[in-house]
Amino acid sequence: MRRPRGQERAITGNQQTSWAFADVFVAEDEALLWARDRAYEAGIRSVSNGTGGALRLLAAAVDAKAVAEIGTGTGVSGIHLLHGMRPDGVLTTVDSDPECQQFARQAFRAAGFAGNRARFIPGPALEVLPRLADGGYDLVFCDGDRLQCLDYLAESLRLLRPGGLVCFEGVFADGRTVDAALPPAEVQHLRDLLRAVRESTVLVPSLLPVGDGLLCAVKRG
Ligand SMILES: C[S@@+](CC[C@H](N)C(=O)[O-])C[C@H]1O[C@@H](n2cnc3c(N)ncnc32)[C@H](O)[C@@H]1O
Repeated sequence: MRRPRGQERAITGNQQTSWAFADVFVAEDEALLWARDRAYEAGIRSVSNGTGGALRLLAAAVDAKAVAEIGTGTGVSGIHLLHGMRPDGVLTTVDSDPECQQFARQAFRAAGFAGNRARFIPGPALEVLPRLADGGYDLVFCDGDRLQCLDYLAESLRLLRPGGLVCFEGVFADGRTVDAALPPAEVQHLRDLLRAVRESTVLVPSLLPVGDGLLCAVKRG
């Protein structure tokens, strides 16, 4: 039988078990579990363990000193990012809901991060991001409004230094990005985002199958 190649490769039951194992490979501490509980109560979807682990790894890989996050939530992704960043690194995190950010502030403190490691900016992302410095960030993590993902991409390209990394959470949209014949607007926007990132001449992309899909791309130097 011909060996399967590339896109033809079958996904087996064993692989699903392995992926479930991978998703909990990086253990989460009490502060993360507390932030997850607050997110659950507020009806907010936080990143999975596996996505959190990938964010830590990526922040460490780019030796991140400055990270911008769109969508603080109750702080789950922020704690993972802070764990991967340099010890003197600062996370700038934006959310339109200041109450969520209060939970995130408590969670960061419970996780052992000093107050000066995070800058909380309340407000709509597309009003806040233009105020952040050009080329001032090593990593931009986008987990806000999916309808705005193409605007986040444009802002991220401006905010990132050469060699910096942009990541988008939730690009699988629970399987709808690949499956839905007549997709809702948010899925159509995610498809446009995937195409724009894949076809960009200034980005080196990869789509990581962790959590609900983590689209990552390095801005060429
Ligand atoms: C999926 S949650 C973020 C979860 C968080 N990253 C985590 O893993 O803990 C999305 C967040 O984006 C915020 N949000 C939605 N639309 C926004 C916008 N236009 N500007 C800023 N924040 C927005 C919501 O208030 C919500 O807290």
